[in-house]
Amino acid sequence: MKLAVVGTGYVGLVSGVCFSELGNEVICVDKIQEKIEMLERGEVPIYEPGLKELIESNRNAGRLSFTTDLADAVRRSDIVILAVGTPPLPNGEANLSYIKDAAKEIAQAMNGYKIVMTKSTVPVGTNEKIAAIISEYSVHHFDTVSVPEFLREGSAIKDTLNPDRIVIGTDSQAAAERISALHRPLTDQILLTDIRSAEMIKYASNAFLATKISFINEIANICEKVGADVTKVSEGMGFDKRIGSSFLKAGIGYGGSCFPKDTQALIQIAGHVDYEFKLLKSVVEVNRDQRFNVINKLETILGDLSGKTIAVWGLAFKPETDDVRDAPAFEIIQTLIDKGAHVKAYDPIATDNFKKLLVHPEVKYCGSAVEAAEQADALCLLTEWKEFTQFSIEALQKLLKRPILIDGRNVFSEEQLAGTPMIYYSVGRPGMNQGVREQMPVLQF
Ligand SMILES: NC(=O)C1=CN([C@@H]2O[C@H](COP(=O)(O)OP(=O)(O)OC[C@H]3O[C@@H](n4cnc5c(N)ncnc54)[C@H](O)[C@@H]3O)[C@@H](O)[C@H]2O)C=CC1
Ligand SMILES: O=C(O)[C@H]1O[C@H](OP(=O)(O)OP(=O)(O)OC[C@H]2O[C@@H](n3ccc(=O)[nH]c3=O)[C@H](O)[C@@H]2O)[C@H](O)[C@@H](O)[C@@H]1O
Repeated sequence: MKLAVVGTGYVGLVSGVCFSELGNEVICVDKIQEKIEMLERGEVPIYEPGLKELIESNRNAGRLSFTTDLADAVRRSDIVILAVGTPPLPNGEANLSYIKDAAKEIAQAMNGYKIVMTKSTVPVGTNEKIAAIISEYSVHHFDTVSVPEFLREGSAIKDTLNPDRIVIGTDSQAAAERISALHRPLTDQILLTDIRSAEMIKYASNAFLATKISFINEIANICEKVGADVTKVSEGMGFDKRIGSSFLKAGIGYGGSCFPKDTQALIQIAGHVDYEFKLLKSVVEVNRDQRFNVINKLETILGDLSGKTIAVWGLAFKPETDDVRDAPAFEIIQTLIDKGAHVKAYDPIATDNFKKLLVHPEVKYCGSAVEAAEQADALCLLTEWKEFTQFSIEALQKLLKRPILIDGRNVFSEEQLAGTPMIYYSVGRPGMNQGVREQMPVLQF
């Protein structure tokens, strides 16, 4: 099949490349000339494991190309995939201006029947708006299909080529068959549904995953007070197939370009139909507070942070990506600065992107984990990059001025800490200092 993908962010680029890998002819379009020029030179504007190689092999096979000419790409394709951004507006609602503009451009370029398939995450009713815009600007017949995207950054190619399910929302039987055929090489787990339900499935899925994270973070906070270990608690819960073991890792809360934005957007979607989504509002509130536990723990050990040097390992919102959108590290570092601390920060990949968000005289960006930790009063680990999780505690303790480690991702074990003088605070695992379990609190009934 011949596909045009509009928008070469994470979703557009990864899905375009993967559809090309399946043997389709794919033209990826972006209005940012610089991005397209990079891609044409064989460079990749985002860090995603395996993506560069896949782009190269598909370009060499002649199935994948890049352009800024949306109209030409649309004319040469049967299926047009919308993968532009839907960033949050200040009130939390999704900004649909990129979607609307792209729909109009697609309509104006149409030279015959097209299927317009939306992969962007859009509020319920948006695909109907897209159809209305296309009808206004084109005389040609078309069908709209909602195919929400479920890939994760850092494992985007694996997720796209091995999806748990494909959701196809449309009111056209012919389009449903065509889009099912496009996805069938990936999975048999295809759910055909109406457009509004497909749009809702995406928000409900992200909101549910965010709920799991905030739930386990609250359990972790209680574990700290009652002397239980949250990693054991989530392991014990996860064996129950009805609960499942994934997304039960306690930490500093979720970040990234999607959970924070999509939870807020769903609260707004509910609000527009006079429904207060109380549970999701709490999920967001818990997540907002969770990151500041790192600061509370630092203050418990060090007291006033003014004049102290705090090392930060990890700026990306998760490992294996250079994405820093809504990364908890931003607010944590900002708070450290506000409290008068000096910050030495390091990330293996995301530093350049983070610098676009925060340049401050009190923040020194370092070229290595060692440089960041050297002579710091304490170290905060905020992203579980492999490089950090493999670091020896003995070596780390020698680098730091004071052996204090706040592990926001629970990456070190009691065994690794055993016999070291490290003062260690993690999330929901009280009493791990020096690898020796401290006496548990006496519980009052
Ligand atoms: N980033 C992720 O991991 C996931 C994102 N999503 C959703 O997919 C959508 C896209 O997300 P990202 O890929 O992160 O977006 P992004 O914001 O990184 O990239 C969007 C791209 O679209 C381009 N664009 C905008 N209007 C255009 C137009 N008229 N013509 C050509 N190009 C245009 C922009 O220049 C930009 O390069 C969002 O709705 C997001 O919620 C869904 C699942 C995963
Ligand atoms: O809509 C989207 O854009 C995507 O959002 C998430 O993917 P992503 O944000 O790339 O990454 P996740 O692996 O889900 O992690 C999100 C955040 O949750 C945190 N997290 C995740 C899992 C966990 O157990 N605990 C936890 O704190 C991560 O550290 C990270 O900050 C979803 O997992 C994807 O299915 C979805 O397509």
